[in-house]
Amino acid sequence: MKSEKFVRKLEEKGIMLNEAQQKAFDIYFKELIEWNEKINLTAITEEEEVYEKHFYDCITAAFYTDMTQELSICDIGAGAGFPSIPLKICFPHLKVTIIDSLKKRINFLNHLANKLELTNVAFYHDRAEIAGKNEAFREQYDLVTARAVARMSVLSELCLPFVKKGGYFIAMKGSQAEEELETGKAAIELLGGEVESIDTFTLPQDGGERSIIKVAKKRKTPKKYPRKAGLPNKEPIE
Ligand SMILES: C[S@@+](CC[C@H](N)C(=O)[O-])C[C@H]1O[C@@H](n2cnc3c(N)ncnc32)[C@H](O)[C@@H]1O
Repeated sequence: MKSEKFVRKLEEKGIMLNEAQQKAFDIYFKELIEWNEKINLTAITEEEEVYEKHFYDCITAAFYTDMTQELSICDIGAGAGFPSIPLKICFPHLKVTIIDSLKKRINFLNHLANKLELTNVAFYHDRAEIAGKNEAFREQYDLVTARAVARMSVLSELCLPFVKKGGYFIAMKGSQAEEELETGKAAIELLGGEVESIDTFTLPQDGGERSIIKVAKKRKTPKKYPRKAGLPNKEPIE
């Protein structure tokens, strides 16, 4: 997807990017490619693919959740900033926190945030299992997002502890969403969530299937969760 088409496709969804925002995506692309030569950030490097499979794909989260409000977002395992940095560029009033267990990616994010002059962003090098026990993060966020981090049963344990009661966990998934949801239901329920919706669509050019699972946080997460680092993946709640 060329950058002009990216802008047009977002316009169709009511998301208008001004010149500064378009420039920000251009800088993001260039920095991503430059840093990707030194540290592993993404396998997708061709410009049109980055615009569609990273930037546009990330912003689809805003097609199903109103991001025009002043919301605090925690993005678990954001890697090179996906999905929260593209969302932040589109909706500058969002308060964004990223937690990722890879220090080099956090270094990239700090550099990028300086380049883009982003405000109200904070990046932490930590595992979600550890940060999720910390009162400074636990049940503090209106929205918690995750894309390509773990399957739903595991991901729920990594993400739901961060969501405040009344907030939402948004899981951005590929074509396996329904099956993942089936095995993830027990974890969602146990951790205080309730599936509110699942929206399935295809990317405009590439045609790849995507699903956005939206989980409402109805009850507090039991103190026991998240369990110690590595355990959610090793022994998923299923
Ligand atoms: C495949 S990448 C996906 C990155 C990004 N969300 C995206 O959509 O491109 C997964 C990221 O999750 C991070 N990660 C995996 N497990 C984690 C955990 N338990 N706590 C924090 N970060 C984690 C990894 O360091 C990595 O950057």
